[in-house]
Amino acid sequence: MTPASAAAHAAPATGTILKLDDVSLSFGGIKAVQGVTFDIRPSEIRAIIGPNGAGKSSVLNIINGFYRPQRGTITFKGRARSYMSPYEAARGGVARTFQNIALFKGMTTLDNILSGRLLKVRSSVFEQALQVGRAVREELDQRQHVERILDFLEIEHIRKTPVGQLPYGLQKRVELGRALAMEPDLLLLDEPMAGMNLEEKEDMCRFILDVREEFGAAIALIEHDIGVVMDLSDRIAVLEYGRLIADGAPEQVRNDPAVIAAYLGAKR
Ligand SMILES: Nc1ncnc2c1ncn2[C@@H]1O[C@H](COP(=O)(O)OP(=O)(O)OP(=O)(O)O)[C@@H](O)[C@H]1O
Repeated sequence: MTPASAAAHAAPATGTILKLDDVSLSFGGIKAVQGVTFDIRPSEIRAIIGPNGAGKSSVLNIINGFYRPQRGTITFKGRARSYMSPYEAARGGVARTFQNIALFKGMTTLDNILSGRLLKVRSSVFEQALQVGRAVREELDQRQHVERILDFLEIEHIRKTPVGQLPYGLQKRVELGRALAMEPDLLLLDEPMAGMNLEEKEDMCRFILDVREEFGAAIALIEHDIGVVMDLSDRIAVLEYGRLIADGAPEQVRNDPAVIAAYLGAKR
């Protein structure tokens, strides 16, 4: 992130970049999220865990504006609202990857990552078509950002490869690259390691830690691999049937009787 854009995205000095207060979301009779209150601090790695159907993806979908909760408050960078639209979230610096990879499979790695920069384009279509002034500077700027991401994620060698031809682990990495192209302050990762082998998981762990170091983004991630979650996270929120049943540092959550019961229950 450039110093200028970092300043534009700067989180308030309140100690939280995002807070959900008593947020609830239902689909007909299904209570997906029930009175959840939790926060995310700047540059923190925050895991959200829980058994299948616990409401984890719904919480991410509320944060990036895909779902509109029926109750509660979302405070992002100091501004409280009952709903954050996808546009507001993206403009404000929330980026997201998905459980099932959502890339343009026929497009190259480079073009997929460039697509993450669309919101950053200021020049008009005419300026771009004529390749004048602002459009030329912008194009250079976009390319520089993308080059930095390709280098950071060690995927320069596949820049020209259509992503549909890449192995799964690399597709996940390209998806992370596209999210990083948005210069996020808050990065939402929905099962970033699902379906990966051990080596790919280790790589992804390293990249997640490096994203925080190099880009300064807060990261909220959903992950089923508890070992990975314990190693990576600063704090862990645990959901069960849409409710927050525990929240705290890994060692605190690991020994929480409600969490142990939820997981044993899930395995029964
Ligand atoms: N768009 C939707 N329409 C109807 N029900 C939904 C919708 N999205 C989620 N749900 C329901 O809300 C509940 C919570 O789902 P959610 O996907 O948030 O859980 P999850 O913890 O992410 O689960 P998983 O680990 O299996 O991905 C589930 O009962 C799910 O079926």
